[in-house]
Amino acid sequence: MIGRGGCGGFCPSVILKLTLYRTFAITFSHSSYSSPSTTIMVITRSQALKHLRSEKSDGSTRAEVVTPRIVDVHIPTRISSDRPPVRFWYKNHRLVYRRVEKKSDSPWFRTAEEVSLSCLGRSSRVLKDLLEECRRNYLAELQGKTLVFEVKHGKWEQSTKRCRREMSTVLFDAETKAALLNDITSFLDQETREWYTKRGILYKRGYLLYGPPGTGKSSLSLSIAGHFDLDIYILNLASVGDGILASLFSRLPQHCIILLEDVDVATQNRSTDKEAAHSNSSASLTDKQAEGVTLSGLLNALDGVGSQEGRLLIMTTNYIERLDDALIRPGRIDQKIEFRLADMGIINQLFRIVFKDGKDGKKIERLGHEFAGLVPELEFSPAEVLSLLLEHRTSPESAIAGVEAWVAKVREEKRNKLKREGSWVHSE
Ligand SMILES: Nc1ncnc2c1ncn2[C@@H]1O[C@H](COP(=O)(O)OP(=O)(O)OP(=O)(O)O)[C@@H](O)[C@H]1O
Repeated sequence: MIGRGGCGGFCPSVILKLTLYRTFAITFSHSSYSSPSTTIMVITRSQALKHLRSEKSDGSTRAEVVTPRIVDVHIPTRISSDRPPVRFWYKNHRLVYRRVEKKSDSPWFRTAEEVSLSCLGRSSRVLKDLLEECRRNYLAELQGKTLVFEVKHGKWEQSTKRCRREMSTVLFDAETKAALLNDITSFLDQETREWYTKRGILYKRGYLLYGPPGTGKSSLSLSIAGHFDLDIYILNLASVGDGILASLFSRLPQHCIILLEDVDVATQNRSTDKEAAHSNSSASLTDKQAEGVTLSGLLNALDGVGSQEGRLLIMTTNYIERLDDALIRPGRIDQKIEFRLADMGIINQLFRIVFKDGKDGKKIERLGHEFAGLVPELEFSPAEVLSLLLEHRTSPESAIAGVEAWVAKVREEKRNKLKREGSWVHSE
């Protein structure tokens, strides 16, 4: 919103107001008062800024840019004070930045902040230029990055900005991968959205990735986020209770990936579910919270009114057999993808990924075949094979020489683990 203020017509000022919610902030920081090149750091997750980033730097537009983001934008400028109202120079204009707390009309946030940028003069050009520069820097910062959100203190918080992981580096059946990418591409198409809306069908899609630990389920999820330029919200169900889960789902933006890890936890809590239904005591609620979500809590969150349309749900589990049918029925889960232990092809490809920078491509190819012939197929996860390769990352020959001892060592470790678990079960 751009308004006019001023002092009796002699010194008109232009004010640009953005209403940001309390968790969002625009802060200004600089390393020292005397520094000629200080920085403004704009940190915002506000949808109020969405118009600023409706266009990508390559000129194309994002279908619906409503994803809250945290942005760190650095603009060289001179700041004359670091206490609000902050006065600073930008393009030979003296701008003023103010932050006022206001009561919010939003049901989700109790307090809002009104942030204003103002300057003396009749034109708002300089203010728009500043925001445009923020937008450009913001988009440049996000180039090639995936924003990852996790839960902290019961709220979504951006945890990292990860470099995009190339889809080609996640190894699994090529046909399945191509079909999955096509499916997601088609789902995200604007026409598909309209198709769903016209027919009154909820516009969302769910995928279940299942298989042993270390086979690439999380890697694929992050890679999908990068490939489709979506933010990813990662939730481990063991760490939250039903109440928080519902609220977290209601706060998801419209276009994002929600990754629910280890969903079998919810099915394990089924008995807790029934017990809780018979008890209203606050003590039982506290227990429930500590034990993670219940199945009905999860189903409610997935289907609830607060559950955003347009979101892509990915669930992962190591134990598909433990999942309740209701959780993975069509409509909740549209595709199930199995991840397996490493076969010869994957072992070979991992070898080439690790050593591909070497000069002699033909030699690496030959050694890759040799290595894949030595590692037993479908016994170790890609993560395990990768750990062996990384131990020898400077020498492909030493990786090959180390295979036999490594196989024996890992087998021994697994046997011991099984024995420990067996004795634990007996002593129960
Ligand atoms: N199929 C794969 N292709 C490429 N790398 C893989 C693959 N599987 C595992 N890795 C590597 O192993 C590590 C662990 O993989 P990841 O976390 O994706 O496995 P996961 O199946 O999600 O495991 P968990 O079930 O324990 O969560 C990552 O560093 C990843 O690069």
